[in-house]
Amino acid sequence: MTNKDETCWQIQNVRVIDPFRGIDSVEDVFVVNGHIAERTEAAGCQVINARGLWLVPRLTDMHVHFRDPGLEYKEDLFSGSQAAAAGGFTVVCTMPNTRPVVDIPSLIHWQITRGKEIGLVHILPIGAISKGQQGLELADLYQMAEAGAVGFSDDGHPLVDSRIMRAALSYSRTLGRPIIQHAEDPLLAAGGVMHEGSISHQLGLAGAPDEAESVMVWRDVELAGLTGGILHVAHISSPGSLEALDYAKRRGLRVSAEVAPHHLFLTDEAVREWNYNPVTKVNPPLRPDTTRQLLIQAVIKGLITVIASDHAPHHEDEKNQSYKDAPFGISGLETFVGTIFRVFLDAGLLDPLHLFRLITVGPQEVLGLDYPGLIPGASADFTLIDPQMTWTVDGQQFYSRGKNTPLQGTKLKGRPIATMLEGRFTMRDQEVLV
Ligand SMILES: NC(=O)N[C@@H](CC(=O)O)C(=O)O
Ligand SMILES: [Zn+2]
Ligand SMILES: [Zn+2]
Repeated sequence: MTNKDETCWQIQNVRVIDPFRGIDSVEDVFVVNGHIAERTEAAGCQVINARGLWLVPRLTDMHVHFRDPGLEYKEDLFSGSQAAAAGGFTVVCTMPNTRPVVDIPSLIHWQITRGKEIGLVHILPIGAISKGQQGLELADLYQMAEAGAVGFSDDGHPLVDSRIMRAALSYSRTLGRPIIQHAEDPLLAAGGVMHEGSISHQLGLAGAPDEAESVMVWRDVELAGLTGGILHVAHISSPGSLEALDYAKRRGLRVSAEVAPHHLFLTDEAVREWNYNPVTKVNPPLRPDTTRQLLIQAVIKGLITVIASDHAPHHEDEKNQSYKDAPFGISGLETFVGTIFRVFLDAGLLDPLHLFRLITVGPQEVLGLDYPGLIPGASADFTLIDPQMTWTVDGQQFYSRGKNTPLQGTKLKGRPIATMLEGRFTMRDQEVLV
């Protein structure tokens, strides 16, 4: 290697936490020409002393909304990629509820190509299950898979029609890619803007019950049994859904679920505390503390194997409407790591290796990806994290166009301080490098 060449790095004395290989130890990591290298290959590298820092490969967020094409005023592939790099992620999966909906191979292809052109994060698109996400007719899943779709979802909406859901799950089995369901019975949830319970009653806001989610999860589990298909439950948030998931696992079905950081960290109390500010309005809604505890336990037990942000940026003018009229969603990429550290590490509920499984190996298994971990030849995709850094959330500082965060002003400990993608830093010292 040449000396000053930026294509060679030695990251010294870093705590390598590699869930892909189950390793947690202090080592030096070498990067040559975009790949992890053996020590011996690396002469004359740029050296980074990373004592006290953690290095984790391939942080993956399998549920983000980048709003591109069509709703770029909320977020586009560029600003979303910046938010991902700032948040420490090297892989994101984009949801297809754009305008137009991503339901044809050319749009999958376009998102991948544009993502590579930006070069800040691997963008793996999710295609729609139904044409236009209308729930009436199956989209061409096969062609979208050929174009690179890693899964299928009508997220933003539930797929209500049981016959179409059955067909989609049958396809998923053959294609080897999951059907990701936003589980919500639209009639039961109709009009609900927060969790139905004592707080919604006190505040006089229309609530949606837990069961609006769980009745559909139970149905989908039955359909996964019928078809042998691959079902992944998006943003799981209710006790009944956890029961259904547990039942599915005991039956040996190919069913998995993800939980969002906000459902692990916040409760419906936040709706009261924020005094009707729609910054807490999200779908599914923030739940009571008893449910939050159940979700945390489900993660610890290994029932839930993925944490995903459901990063849902919205424009300030939209979020500034009344609680009833504002759109659902939280901008979550840039607070993700700090939030799950608060929930699991500060409380001593999980060790780091286990926690990082949920944003590396967990999503990789659901999506059928094959990153091998930090072995020589693997793409140098990793994140350096300062586990001691304390910081205060300020949405106005986000790279995301969506400044909508109910964590505004919250103190977090632990922060990604550098992100490397294919051997190039995409973020260093909180600054995204384009
Ligand atoms: N989660 C949300 O509250 N909003 C998402 C839609 C979704 O994930 O269902 C969005 O697209 O804004
Ligand atoms: Zn959803
Ligand atoms: Zn979503």
